[in-house]
Amino acid sequence: MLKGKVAVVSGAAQGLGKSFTHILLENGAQVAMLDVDEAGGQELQVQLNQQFGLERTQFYKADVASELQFTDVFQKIVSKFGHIDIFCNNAGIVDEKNWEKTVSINLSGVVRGTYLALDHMKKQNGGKGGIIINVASLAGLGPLPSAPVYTATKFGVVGFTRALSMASQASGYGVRINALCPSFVRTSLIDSFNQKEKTGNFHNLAAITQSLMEKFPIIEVEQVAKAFLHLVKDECVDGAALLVKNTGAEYVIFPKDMETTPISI
Ligand SMILES: NC(=O)C1=CN([C@@H]2O[C@H](COP(=O)(O)OP(=O)(O)OC[C@H]3O[C@@H](n4cnc5c(N)ncnc54)[C@H](O)[C@@H]3O)[C@@H](O)[C@H]2O)C=CC1
Ligand SMILES: CCCCCC(=O)/C=C/C=C\C=C\C=C\[C@@H](O)[C@@H](O)CCCC(=O)O
Repeated sequence: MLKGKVAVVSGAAQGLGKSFTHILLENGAQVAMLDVDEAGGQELQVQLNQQFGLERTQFYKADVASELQFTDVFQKIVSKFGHIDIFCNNAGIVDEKNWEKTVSINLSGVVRGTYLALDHMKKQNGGKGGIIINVASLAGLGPLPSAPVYTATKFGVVGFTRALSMASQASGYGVRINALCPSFVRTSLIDSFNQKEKTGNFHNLAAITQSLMEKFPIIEVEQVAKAFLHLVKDECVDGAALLVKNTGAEYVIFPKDMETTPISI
């Protein structure tokens, strides 16, 4: 049970963020939902208040790409709930045309959110410790050719998570940091692969994405939410990447030594 725990989920108005919010509420936590979609977030808050009671959820409008908005909303959340125990950097987009926006949201937004959460949670600052979950992707472990910048941001999220987890352990922060790496999930995001305005130069590679979807069949948000909850609850897991596919969830084993082929120079 997560009774008494306070969670923050970015990109919570729909898709995976909505399902993470739901499973956290089902398990007793209070949830601050953050999203740029004000109408969707407000509507979800009304629905969740009816289902779980008032004061369990609060929606905040903020763009994770904006230092000002994210910091401001973070302070508001701490003022309302008193503390934060669980922080999920979930907001993400696919936009290969406007690739700088993709980097700002998918990578800089995750770094920003993680540092805000870490500063608040770490024991050195009087915090109680906690857990940060960064939503990466299977595309953060192996390339998605139709979306190279998206792939780069997700590799970045996995690398950032692993390095920061080691830094947190070495510094005694008491904060666990893990990455969640789903394969294709049934949300509106996967429609991007078919939209020229999202895939830009690589629209011609839609068939490759289609064949990857056959290799990694689309899964439902509820399955990813169960894996998310596992990461929240398992206090032994730190610095992990949890892959979620149609066949189940599995921790990625990163090689200690790189496999290389020597060349003569
Ligand atoms: N759907 C999929 O196949 C997979 C998704 N993911 C990742 O899961 C995360 C969630 O994606 P989905 O739920 O599928 O997408 P979605 O498009 O259904 O939901 C994303 C949510 O993030 C919000 N958002 C977008 N930009 C934002 C910003 N700048 N600030 C705050 N909120 C913002 C949107 O308004 C939306 O509510 C993303 O990081 C995505 O990369 C990872 C692997 C697979
Ligand atoms: C354009 C739509 C993006 C949808 C969001 C998303 O993040 C989806 C990612 C889904 C799958 C990516 C797969 C990439 C796989 C390959 O690089 C493969 O080599 C990985 C091998 C891993 C394995 O065999 O288990």
